[in-house]
Amino acid sequence: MQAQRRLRVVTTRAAHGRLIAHADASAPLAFVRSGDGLVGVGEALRITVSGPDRIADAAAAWDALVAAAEVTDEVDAHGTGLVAFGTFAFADDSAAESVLIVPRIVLGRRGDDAWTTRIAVDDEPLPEPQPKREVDDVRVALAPGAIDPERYATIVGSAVAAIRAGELEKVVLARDLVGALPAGADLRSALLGLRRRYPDAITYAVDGLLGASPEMLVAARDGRTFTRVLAGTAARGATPELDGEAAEALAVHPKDVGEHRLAAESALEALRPISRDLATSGPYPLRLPNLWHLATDITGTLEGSVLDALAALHPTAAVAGTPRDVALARIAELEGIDRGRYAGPVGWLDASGGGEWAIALRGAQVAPDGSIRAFAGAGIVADSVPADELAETAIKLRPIVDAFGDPLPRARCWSSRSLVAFCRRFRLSREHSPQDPESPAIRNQCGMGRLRFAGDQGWRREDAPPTPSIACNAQRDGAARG
Ligand SMILES: C=C(O[C@H]1C=CC=C(C(=O)O)[C@@H]1O)C(=O)O
Repeated sequence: MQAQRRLRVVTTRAAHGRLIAHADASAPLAFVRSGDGLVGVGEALRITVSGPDRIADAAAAWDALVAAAEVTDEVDAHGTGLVAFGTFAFADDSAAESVLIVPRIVLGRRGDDAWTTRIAVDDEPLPEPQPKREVDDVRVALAPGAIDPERYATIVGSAVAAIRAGELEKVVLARDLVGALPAGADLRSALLGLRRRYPDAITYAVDGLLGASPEMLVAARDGRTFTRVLAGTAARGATPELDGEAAEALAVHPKDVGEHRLAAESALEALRPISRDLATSGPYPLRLPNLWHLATDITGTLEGSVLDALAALHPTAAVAGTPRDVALARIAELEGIDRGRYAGPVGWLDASGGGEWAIALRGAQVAPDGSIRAFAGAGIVADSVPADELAETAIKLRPIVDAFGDPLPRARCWSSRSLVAFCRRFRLSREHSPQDPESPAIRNQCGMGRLRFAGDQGWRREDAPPTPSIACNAQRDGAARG
């Protein structure tokens, strides 16, 4: 048996600029929301687990590490002292490793508190923070993977048939996109792009898994927990009026309300045995930059650690289905590929049993050789329509497609030549119709809104009557800059 490693941990006050820019370029560790959160640099130690007991096994190894650690903490805030970042595979039989990673350095910020934690193993000296490196702008287009749009529509149809036959109530089916980066590419540009476009989502990165999740599986601090359950989705409306109508319709739509109820009930049922004072608020429409979700917030008092809550909650009906076991078997059969860490818990934990864990959605796994796999799914119920679910997954894939395709748009206004080059790069052409959910929209850099290719009408603003080539006109006229 390996001897227990002894960690020395020192947290001191500090001041940081943008947290994510401090992360390792090719192996970023991050859990940041609205400017607050943690970024890890380097790796002091890694706990690797797998199988059905992966969360419990990680908890046991973490407890042993905590018991042997010497911690000096002059800040004493949520996220100071000894912390580890973690990601767990979705399925019990996944080939993907689940890991807890203790960084060498942690930079943290919460409100007015900002700190640096330095971590040394055994008798090593405490590490010194390094100056941050310029972020390289990395770009890659993602293409359909093992479950292409056609196959996705087919498996959604099969799931609807199984649900109507009474085999189960709900199943969440996902599809994938793939791409390739050079090995060792700077992943921070994708992270910065996600943070900039989705500042209220949780920008996460652990062991090559990165994304911007809107769904907090559990946040635990001093025994109090917060869980946000999301299920039920609608596209944003093109005008404020249409947007309001979309949110109102979502809140009463029987399919979405039913789908949401199953997800919220599954979370409550999982939390009940380990919580006191459970209280819910919702469902309510939660606005994200690219879509509306139905949300329910659950608070409670936890008996145990944040990992106990994860073990109880994962996988909720927001990412698996109801009944859970039947849904998991259907997912394995219909998707037919390993989800890896997609839809598993991703987050961080501390020495007192607290931490914050999101569901790994709206993201991708980047392997050490640079290959990328992104997933997005949708909850399927009896009256789901395959084309609608396919369109929903296209909207959910947009954050990660944009993060890799156009991470940090620098030009404030594109020339018509660069717009044409962009269209070529993403294979946007007159073959793409606005009905095609695979056709990405172009964000106009001239502040004129989102453009979509509208067949014979050319590029048009989503919220305006047909106006061919508006981006090129705006550039020529020098109009609407900024
Ligand atoms: C499974 C995903 O989203 C879940 C979370 C919010 C809304 C969902 C829905 O409306 O289907 C899904 O349950 C995903 O983004 O891949």
